[in-house]
Amino acid sequence: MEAGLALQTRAAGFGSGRRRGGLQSPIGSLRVADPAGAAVAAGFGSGRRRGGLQSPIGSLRVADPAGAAVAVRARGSKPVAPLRAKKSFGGHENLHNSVDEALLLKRKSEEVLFYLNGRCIYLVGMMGSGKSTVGKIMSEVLGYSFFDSDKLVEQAVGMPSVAQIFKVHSEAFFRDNESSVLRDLSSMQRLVVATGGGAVIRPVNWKYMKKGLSVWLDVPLDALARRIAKVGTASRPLLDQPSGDPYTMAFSKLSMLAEQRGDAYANADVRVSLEEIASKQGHHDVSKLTPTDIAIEVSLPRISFLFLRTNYHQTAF
Ligand SMILES: Nc1ncnc2c1ncn2[C@@H]1O[C@H](COP(=O)(O)OP(=O)(O)OP(=O)(O)O)[C@@H](O)[C@H]1O
Ligand SMILES: O=C(O)C1=C[C@@H](O)[C@@H](O)[C@H](O)C1
Repeated sequence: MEAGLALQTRAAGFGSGRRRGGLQSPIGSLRVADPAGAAVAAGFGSGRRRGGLQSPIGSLRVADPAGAAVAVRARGSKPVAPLRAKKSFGGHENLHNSVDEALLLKRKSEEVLFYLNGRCIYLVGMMGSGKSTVGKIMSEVLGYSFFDSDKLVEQAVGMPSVAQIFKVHSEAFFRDNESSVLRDLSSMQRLVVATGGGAVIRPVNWKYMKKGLSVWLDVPLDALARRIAKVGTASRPLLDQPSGDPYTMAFSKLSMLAEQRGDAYANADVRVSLEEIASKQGHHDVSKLTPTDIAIEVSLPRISFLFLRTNYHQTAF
């Protein structure tokens, strides 16, 4: 597998002026460069490093923490197109129920942008809670870059999957690298980060995530187990079992993890409860919620009021 990210600049249309040249993070591994236009390929993990200080896990190189938005996606992956259906979510053919819903999301996110003032959004939640799915939609409407911290760890370590990192090294090794990735990301701006499901268990990770807005996607365990059983557990080493019914196995492991993690997710600035959204919609069925329904909740202007207060507490929406 080729290590590296394909980076592409985009019109930001928001925030402070563009800086050319680029700054480097203390450790360097991700290079988001050239706000002026040219796409830049960055060395990440093993091989293909171009400049930048090297960290134990790779090199995060930040070109423009305060300036232009850049679209960053794994080489070869397709851009996210929020107005088009790519998958079926809980019976929905579309990510959005309607064009109106998509426009509502756009409007809400514009309001939130003002209050975010460049700060990153960190999505936290259990495996399968939709951090990547919702995060990509959020980044698209905000004009932010999207990162999946699990993928950054894979690239930094130079291995194709988290499962392999757990197997060849250890969970502790993965966690150390996860913390390094979060530390690096915390020096950047205008990112939506889908964090690993277990990132919440290390207090130091909260130190990094508190530089931005942390949002907990709180999804009932039953819904999580259904989603995970649908795609299989092979990519999720903490859930993978050699045998047994995938739903039952996923449910029992997730319940155990949820218990172990206790209130760790509740450290997030904002809790987005799918049960509460479904109940607001009057159907009480979280599987009917599209990722856009959830992204709208993340974008509610009420969230922005948090930034108007110096001391704020977690708010459930
Ligand atoms: N609102 C939704 N309704 C139904 N399925 C969903 C919804 N959001 C995400 N999914 C599906 O659930 C699965 C997990 O989603 P996703 O990868 O976004 O979660 P995640 O929190 O990033 O997971 P992980 O931390 O394990 O990487 C995917 O198969 C995705 O298509
Ligand atoms: O909940 C967890 O501990 C994990 C979640 C995934 O995102 C990966 O970070 C890894 O599989 C561990």
